[in-house]
Amino acid sequence: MELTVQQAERIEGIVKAPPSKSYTHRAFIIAALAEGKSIIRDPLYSEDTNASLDACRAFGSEVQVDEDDGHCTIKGVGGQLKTPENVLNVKNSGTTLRIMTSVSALAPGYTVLTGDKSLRKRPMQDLLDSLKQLEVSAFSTRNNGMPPVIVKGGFKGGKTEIKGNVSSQFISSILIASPYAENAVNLHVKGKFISKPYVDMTLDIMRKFGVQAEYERSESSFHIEPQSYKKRNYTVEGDYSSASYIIAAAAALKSDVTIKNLLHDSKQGDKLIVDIVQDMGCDVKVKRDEVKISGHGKLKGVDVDLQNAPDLLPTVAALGSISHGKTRITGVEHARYKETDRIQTCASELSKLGVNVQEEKDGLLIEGGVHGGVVDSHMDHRLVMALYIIGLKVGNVTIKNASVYDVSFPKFPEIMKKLCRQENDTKKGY
Ligand SMILES: O=C(O)C1=C[C@@H](OP(=O)(O)O)[C@@H](O)[C@H](O)C1
Ligand SMILES: C=C(OP(=O)(O)O)C(=O)O
Repeated sequence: MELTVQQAERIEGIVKAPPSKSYTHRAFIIAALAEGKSIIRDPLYSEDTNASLDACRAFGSEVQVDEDDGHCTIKGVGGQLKTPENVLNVKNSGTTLRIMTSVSALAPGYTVLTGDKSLRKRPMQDLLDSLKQLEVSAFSTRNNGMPPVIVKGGFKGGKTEIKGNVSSQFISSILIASPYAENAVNLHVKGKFISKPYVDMTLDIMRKFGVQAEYERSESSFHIEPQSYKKRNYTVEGDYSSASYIIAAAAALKSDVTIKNLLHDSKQGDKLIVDIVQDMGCDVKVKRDEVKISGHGKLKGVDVDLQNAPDLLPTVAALGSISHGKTRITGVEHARYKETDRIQTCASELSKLGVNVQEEKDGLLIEGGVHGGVVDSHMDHRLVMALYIIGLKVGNVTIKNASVYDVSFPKFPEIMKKLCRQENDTKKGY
């Protein structure tokens, strides 16, 4: 699918942020491990989170989606997982792949995990090595540390270490499966620890499902005793990463937009987007569970470290392109290991729109100034949504391979169309 985005004059209205992708994955998987029936309210149904739900079914959980309000009832297996009958194809979802790799060690027999072309390039070796120290036998079939991955059932536990500079999902993965290891698990994260808020989210939801996990923050060490998750009624909060596109559009244009369902005290690192657009000169008011943006359409470049919020890279790169002056994004080398090498794909697509952009090892240097043109998402959902924002600002941006927003934010075009006001309001959004 190809999408041409036209200029919008204003953006205004009240919307509810879509549910958090990260919390939805975790809620589905932890409820599937718990004993008894959990109810997950307001979960995200998207390509990625559906991959987690399918994997939960494959391990023997019973899943029912309510047709009226969409809540999900999951009858968990109480730590007694079934061996999947087939290879688990988790499509484009890195979170599912990583978390389910450790979970697979709780099922007897062998589990094979794979995914689409992009997923088969996502690094796994550090996780496989760390699991080995816990006497889990897991390896890449291609011997390059990438999927397909084979995991043999059996999770002894003990002491393990892992590097913290590639993906926090490795750490979340070990933590989530650890309560069902035969012995206690001690996990130490070595060196730079990126994307830390995602691990805080993991601990947060593990504790809400009744598990005790110790975290010695200053030492980057975790300790989990054998125990089990309890069934729960759990409501998924709104997603700051998805909301970042609405916030960015509102900051880029004249606007009056209220986004509900965004918690002020959220553990999500991507709530940094609020500070970023404020630094760029946009007026934002934050309440307990909503964010209100009053944009005047003029932004200035900023310096920003995205170590803890890598998924904001495309959004901030788009904002930098439509701002006056320079934007420098640092700390985010790990964005190279996502659906695409996002440092490289952002640089290549922005330069097609006339942006003066320089690729750095751990980020981007952007000089504001952009025009319309034809770009490609490289099948990366976050690139589609970020490039769309530029289209709303400058008009005539055609995005190839645009349908992949379904991976994280299926209602993205619908919500943007609802909010955007064109000059004569005949064409909305695109
Ligand atoms: O645990 C999670 O839910 C996620 C962790 C982050 O990955 P890294 O830890 O690999 O940076 C993030 O980019 C991804 O979209 C979701
Ligand atoms: C990197 C992402 O997700 P995942 O790692 O789950 O594929 C993302 O949503 O931007």
